[in-house]
Amino acid sequence: MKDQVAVVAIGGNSLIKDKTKVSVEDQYLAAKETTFHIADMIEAGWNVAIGHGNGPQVGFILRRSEIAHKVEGMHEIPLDVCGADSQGAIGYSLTQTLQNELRKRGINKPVATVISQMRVDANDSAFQNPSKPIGGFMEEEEAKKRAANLGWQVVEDAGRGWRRVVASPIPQEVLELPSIKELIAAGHIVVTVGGGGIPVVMENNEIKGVAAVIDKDYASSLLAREIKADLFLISTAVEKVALNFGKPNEKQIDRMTLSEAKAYLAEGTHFAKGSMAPKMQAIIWFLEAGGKQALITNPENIGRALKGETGTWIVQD
Ligand SMILES: Nc1ncnc2c1ncn2[C@@H]1O[C@H](COP(=O)(O)OP(=O)(O)O)[C@@H](O)[C@H]1O
Ligand SMILES: NC(=O)OP(=O)(O)O
Repeated sequence: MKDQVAVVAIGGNSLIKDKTKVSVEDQYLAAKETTFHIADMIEAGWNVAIGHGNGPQVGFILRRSEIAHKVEGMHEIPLDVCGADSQGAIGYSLTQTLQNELRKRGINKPVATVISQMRVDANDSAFQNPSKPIGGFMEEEEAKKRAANLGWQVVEDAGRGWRRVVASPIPQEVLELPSIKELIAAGHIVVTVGGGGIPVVMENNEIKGVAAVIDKDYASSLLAREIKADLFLISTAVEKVALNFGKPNEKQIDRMTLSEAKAYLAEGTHFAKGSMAPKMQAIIWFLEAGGKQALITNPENIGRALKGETGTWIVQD
């Protein structure tokens, strides 16, 4: 099974284990646990490009900048630069933990993070309708207070609490794609399109950062389409996707076809908006562009799922 390439998308929330007491050490341990399972894939012969989220992390960076500005008058950090910071820090921990794990196993594969910009459409309606949750979770009362006092836009995030939201335009083009392709073709493990890529627009033929956070599943799907990946794997907190999620008649699914996935998504009741729905949409785009297969499962079940023992597989009709 040589030369098969998988794009693996890792959720930003899954890189924070303890949601009540966030620390750098905790995030490092979460990265270590995730890359341990990615090392299993590499050991089994997969070439891997890793995309990751940054929702919580980019929100923390932005908030630190706002507080430092308020308390000490320090310069504020624009959201695109916060995104770049998060790519660097998360890329650092994913790269280092994977390098350590591969070394331990005697696997000689280079790993590198490619800081990447994602072109978006300056006229994307998402700029008028912020929808991407960032930072930590709040009680409703606190969220509404911050909305009133600080001008935040806030939403209830998939039953998990309230969060601040920012614009999340659709990714159009990975600007560093030629370099990423070269590295993958040369057998490097690449961490890229972190946090969905740093959002940029073209203005008078110049690249310019914009205030947004791109959905990493959409961005990883675009990368998977561009490099014609053999597998698009979304690693998240659930072993399998369910129909009627959270309802008494919930049913976990082992396998669905592209047509079934589209029909279930269109029904609007199975996959929660802002969590599973964008993942299914990202997979639908991948399969519609000719991708063979996609898989959703949690990090600890990646190995078993690749053997066909668990996870939810989404395949061509
Ligand atoms: N139909 C569904 N089947 C399984 N999980 C679902 C479904 N709908 C919503 N979810 C929720 O979506 C979550 C994954 O979304 P999210 O936490 O946003 O992902 P990540 O941060 O890993 O990208 C799961 O942990 C689960 O709580
Ligand atoms: N950028 C992004 O999609 O982050 P999350 O995975 O944390 O939502």
